Amino acid sequence: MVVTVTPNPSLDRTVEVAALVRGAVLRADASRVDPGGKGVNVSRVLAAFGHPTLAVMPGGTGELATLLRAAGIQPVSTPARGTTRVNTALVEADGTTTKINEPGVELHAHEVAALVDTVAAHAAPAAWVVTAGSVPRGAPDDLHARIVTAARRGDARVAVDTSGPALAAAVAAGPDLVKPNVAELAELVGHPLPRLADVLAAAADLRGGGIDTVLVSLGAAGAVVVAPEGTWHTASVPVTAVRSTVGAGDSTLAGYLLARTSGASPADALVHAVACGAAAVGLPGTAVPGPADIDISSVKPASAPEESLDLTGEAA
Ligand SMILES: Nc1ncnc2c1ncn2[C@@H]1O[C@H](COP(=O)(O)OP(=O)(O)OP(=O)(O)O)[C@@H](O)[C@H]1O
Ligand SMILES: O=P(O)(O)OC[C@@]1(O)O[C@H](CO)[C@@H](O)[C@@H]1O
Repeated sequence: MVVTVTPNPSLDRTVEVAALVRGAVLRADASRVDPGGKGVNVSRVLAAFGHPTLAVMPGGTGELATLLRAAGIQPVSTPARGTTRVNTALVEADGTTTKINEPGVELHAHEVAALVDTVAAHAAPAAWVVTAGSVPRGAPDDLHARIVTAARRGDARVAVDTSGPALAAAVAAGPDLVKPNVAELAELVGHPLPRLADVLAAAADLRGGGIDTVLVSLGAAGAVVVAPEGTWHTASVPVTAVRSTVGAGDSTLAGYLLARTSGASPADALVHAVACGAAAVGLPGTAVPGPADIDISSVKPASAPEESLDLTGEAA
């Protein structure tokens, strides 16, 4: 079982327009609403694969709870006042996405404590606890770090996917796995990471600081995993029509954990992770992939990283 924690859940509204024009009245070609928030999305992928999961979040009642139950996920709601935020993605015909994330409900100290205590109460039977996404207003920067510590009271391993000061604090709490993208990792280490060699050096530093596994998603360039067993890179599958990259990183993390909890090696889990991430970008809005959406055979086997790989999109 995997417990996910989403301190700042959302309803994700996706609106498709031919092209975005500032200041104009636009007619949408299509729109949809998905349950959202990074931990929630991890639970959604797990549920789609039939893997047991609990999704812990402040609030998470009303429409969000209805959508989660429809996806086979039992939300575990902790006290919060106010309605779930709506995050809006404006997707143009060429796949360009403009995202506007609302701040979400403000948490008071006792609501923060209730969230952390609820994680502690549910962590014991879990193989993994995943804590992910932004820190809501009112909560401290070390919220994910507190959740890491709370989850550790059981036997669960803990994965973190967040950014900025919250990621720095969480890293100091020593989770078992972190899943930054390149920009998040660069912010954490305080300098740009233009080549794969730079990403590997930063990941190795994190491992040296006590984190077992560093899984870095590289957008269209795939992902790398730096684990005790070794270091591997897998390129992503070329996606002819990118429909929405929203939730691709969450699908990557879920794909990795699904494979690892089934006994796969880190190298094989990386291939499954990339297959899930690539499938997510071909799906609309914050739709997440299930087994029917992924094609493992289209992903190249994991291999030793080519350190000179340019991650800036510019010619070497
Ligand atoms: N343009 C693309 N083409 C093919 N695959 C892609 C593309 N963008 C992303 N992916 C796939 O999705 C995975 C995750 O992408 P990315 O590194 O952008 O995650 P992220 O920044 O954490 O995303 P998010 O925060 O939106 O969930 C990649 O490892 C890759 O497999
Ligand atoms: O505002 P945060 O918490 O950083 O990110 C929230 C969010 O953008 O992340 C998910 C995609 O990863 C979406 O479902 C959701 O809207």
